[in-house]
Amino acid sequence: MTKVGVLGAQGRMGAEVCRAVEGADDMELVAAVDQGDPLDALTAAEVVVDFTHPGVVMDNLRWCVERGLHAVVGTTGFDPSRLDSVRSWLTEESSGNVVIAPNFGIGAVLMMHFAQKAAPFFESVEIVETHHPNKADAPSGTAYRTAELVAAARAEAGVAPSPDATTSGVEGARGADVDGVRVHAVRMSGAVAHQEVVLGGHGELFTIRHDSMNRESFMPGVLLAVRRVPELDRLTVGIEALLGL
Ligand SMILES: NC(=O)C1=CN([C@@H]2O[C@H](COP(=O)(O)OP(=O)(O)OC[C@H]3O[C@@H](n4cnc5c(N)ncnc54)[C@H](O)[C@@H]3O)[C@@H](O)[C@H]2O)C=CC1
Ligand SMILES: O=C(O)C1=N[C@H](C(=O)O)C[C@H](O)C1
Repeated sequence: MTKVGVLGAQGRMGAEVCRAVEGADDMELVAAVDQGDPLDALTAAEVVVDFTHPGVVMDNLRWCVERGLHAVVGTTGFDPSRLDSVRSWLTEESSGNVVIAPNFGIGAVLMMHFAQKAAPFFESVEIVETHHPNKADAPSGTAYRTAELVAAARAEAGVAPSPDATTSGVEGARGADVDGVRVHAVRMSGAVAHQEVVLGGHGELFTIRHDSMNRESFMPGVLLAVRRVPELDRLTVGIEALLGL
């Protein structure tokens, strides 16, 4: 039985993780911690799952690493400099391993993978993500990571930047620029988590779309990461490797 602790246990995702862990035959929920609770209860765990807030996740993660606990992190906000900081903490033999994934949905991971594969074949690529209006960060971690992967694939293939003749307009109309890829964030009542990667070439548009209809959809990926994190090597970003991609 893997002993699991959950940080952010009263949140939308954290509560779902608690239910999923309690329903798994090979796991035991030993700590459910939320804002204001002492973290000490987590020392009973082998693996800590964090779904909290981009503003607090670094402190949480450092606390776990310093105690040799493995961590599975779904909280967003991990740019390259944050990932470098985490790598620098994981140098001690006594450190636990860490999985940080902007999205644990199997379909979402495949969407990112297919977007990365398709990106060099089209002149233009932009990303449109739609989320519930309670989301704190924009663009979403998934959109940010998709843009990074797409940009890296295009750079490696020597593809020119997406054409864009815009010289005037209202600020924000063209979205955010993530590594040269335009990302548009929609916040919409009724939405959960949705993303389209739109690619355009000569006389054709290719759209890769993923929809998360509920938060249960993320649980197979979270449980997979909890099972595998002890055997991984320090920091793993995304669950692509765990799925054999
Ligand atoms: N990787 C993935 O597959 C997914 C990632 N997310 C991300 O997970 C994060 C949380 O999302 P939601 O559950 O929707 O948010 P939420 O706001 O419903 O839940 C966050 C919880 O964390 C708690 N919290 C805040 N600071 C804390 C602290 N210092 N210690 C312990 N608990 C603390 C809050 O009280 C709240 O209960 C966001 O960054 C979101 O983007 C969300 C869905 C899927
Ligand atoms: O906040 C959410 O809800 C989600 N957050 C993650 C993100 O920012 O990509 C994953 C999913 O999109 C749901």
